[in-house]
Amino acid sequence: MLHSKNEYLPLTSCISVRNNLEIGGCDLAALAEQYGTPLYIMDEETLRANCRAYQQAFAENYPNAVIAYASKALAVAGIYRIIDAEGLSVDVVSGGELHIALKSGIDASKIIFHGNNKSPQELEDALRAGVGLIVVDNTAELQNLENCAGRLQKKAAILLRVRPGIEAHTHDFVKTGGFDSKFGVHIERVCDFIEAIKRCRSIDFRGVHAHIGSQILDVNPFSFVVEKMTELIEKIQKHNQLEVQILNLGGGLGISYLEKEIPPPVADYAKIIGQELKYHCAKRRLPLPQLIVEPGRSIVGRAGVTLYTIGTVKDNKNIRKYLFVDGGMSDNPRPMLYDAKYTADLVSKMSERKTERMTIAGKFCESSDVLIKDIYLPPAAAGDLLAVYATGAYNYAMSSNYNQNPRPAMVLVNAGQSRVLVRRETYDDLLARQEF
Ligand SMILES: Cc1ncc(COP(=O)(O)O)c(C=O)c1O
Ligand SMILES: N[C@@H](CCCC[NH3+])C(=O)O
Repeated sequence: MLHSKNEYLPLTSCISVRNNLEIGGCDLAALAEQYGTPLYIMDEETLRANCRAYQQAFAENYPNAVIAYASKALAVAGIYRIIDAEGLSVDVVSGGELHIALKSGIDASKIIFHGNNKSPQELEDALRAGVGLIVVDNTAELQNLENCAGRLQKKAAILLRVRPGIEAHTHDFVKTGGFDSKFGVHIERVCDFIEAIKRCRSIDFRGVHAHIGSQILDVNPFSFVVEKMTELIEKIQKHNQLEVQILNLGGGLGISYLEKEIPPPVADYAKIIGQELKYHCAKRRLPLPQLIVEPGRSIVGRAGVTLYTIGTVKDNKNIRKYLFVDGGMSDNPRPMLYDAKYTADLVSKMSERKTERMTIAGKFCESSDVLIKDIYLPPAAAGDLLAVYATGAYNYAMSSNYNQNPRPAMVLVNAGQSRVLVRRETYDDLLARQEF
C-alpha cells in the first residue's frame, strides 16, 4: 500500500489503473517500456511545490530573503529552467555548473559562485559573465580575483566564506562548518581577512557566508549559526567599519529517505532563522541584512525516483537474498560514500505484503555495490521493476561511467506527460572523447 504521508514519496505518487506505482500521472511500468531502465524520474509538481514552500516560508518569516538553488544537487538544464520560472536564484560551484546555468537562460546576476579552489579561468568566466556574487574562500583566491577583476576593469561583488565552528549532526563527510573543515576562513580570522579585502581595489565586500553541513534534520544548528554570524557581523562593523549587507546561511535542510526519518518542515526552518536573525540583530542594534539561503537536496531530492529492472534473484542460502538491479553505484554512489539509506518498492506489487528480506545490489564489480541492505519487499522475480525513492539530489549529479556503463536517461513527469531531460548515454558516448 502507498501511504501518501510518507515524505520520501513524490507528492503525486499513487497507484495507477494498471495497479502499478504512478508518479506525475505516469505509470512507471509504461515509463520503463518507453524509455528503458535504469531511469531517473523527476516529478515536476514536487519540485515546484518545494520551490514554493521556500518562497512562501521566507516571505512570511523574513521577506528580505533570496532562495538560491544549490545546483550541485542536480545541474540539469530542464531543472534550472523550472527553478528559474519559480523565481529562485542559483548557486554554482564550478565553471561547468556556471556554463550549464547560463546556457539554461539563468540571468548571471542571479548566480552565486562558490568553490574552495576556483581556478583563475573559472574566476575570469564568472566575472565576464557578470555573476551576482562570488563567495571567496581563501587568501590566494582573493588575490587571484583582485588581479583578474583589475585586468578586466570590473568590480567583483563578494561574500566571504566563514568557518563558524559549528558541526551539525550529519555524516562526517557532509559536515562543512567545523574548524577542521577545508572550507572558508576561521571565524576568529575574519576581521584580519576583511582588512586585506579593504586593500583590494577591484573587490566590493557585500557580506558573509556560512554553510554548516547537509542532510540536517534538526533546526537548532541553524539557530546557533545565526547567533554566531550576527556576533561576527557586529564585530566586522565595529572592527572593520564595514557594513555587512548580506548574510548567506548556505543550505543543509534534510529530507526523508526512510519512513522513520522526518525532516523539519521548511516553514519551521524559515521561522527559526527569521526569528533568531531579527532577535540577534535587534539585540546588537544591527540593521537587518539581506538573507540568502541555498537549499539543494530539499528542493530536488524528494522529486526524484530511480527505476531499475531486476535481473537476477540470488539466494545465498541462510545468509542473504540478493536482488540484482541493472544500475547501482554508478547512478547512486551515496550508499557507498556516506552509508546513505534508501527505501524502495516493487512497482507492480504495491499492494502485496512485504514478507521477504532482501538486499538490493547493483551490477558493478565491487562488493560494496549495495544500494539497500535488508529491505522487506514482496517476493520478487526477474523482470520486476524496482523504484528507489528520494534520488533527485546528488545521484545523477554524482554519477559515473564506472565499468563503462552508460548513464541512465532522466525524464520529467507531470500530469500524465513525460519528457526527456537528459538522454540515455550510448556506448559511443563512452568512446566519444577517446583517441585511438
Ligand atoms: C555552500 C553550499 N551551499 C549549499 C549547499 C547545499 O546543501 P544542501 O543540498 O544540503 O541543501 C551546499 C552543500 O552542502 C554547500 O556547500
Ligand atoms: N554529496 C553529499 C552532499 C554534499 C553537499 C555539498 N556540500 C550528499 O550526497 O549527501
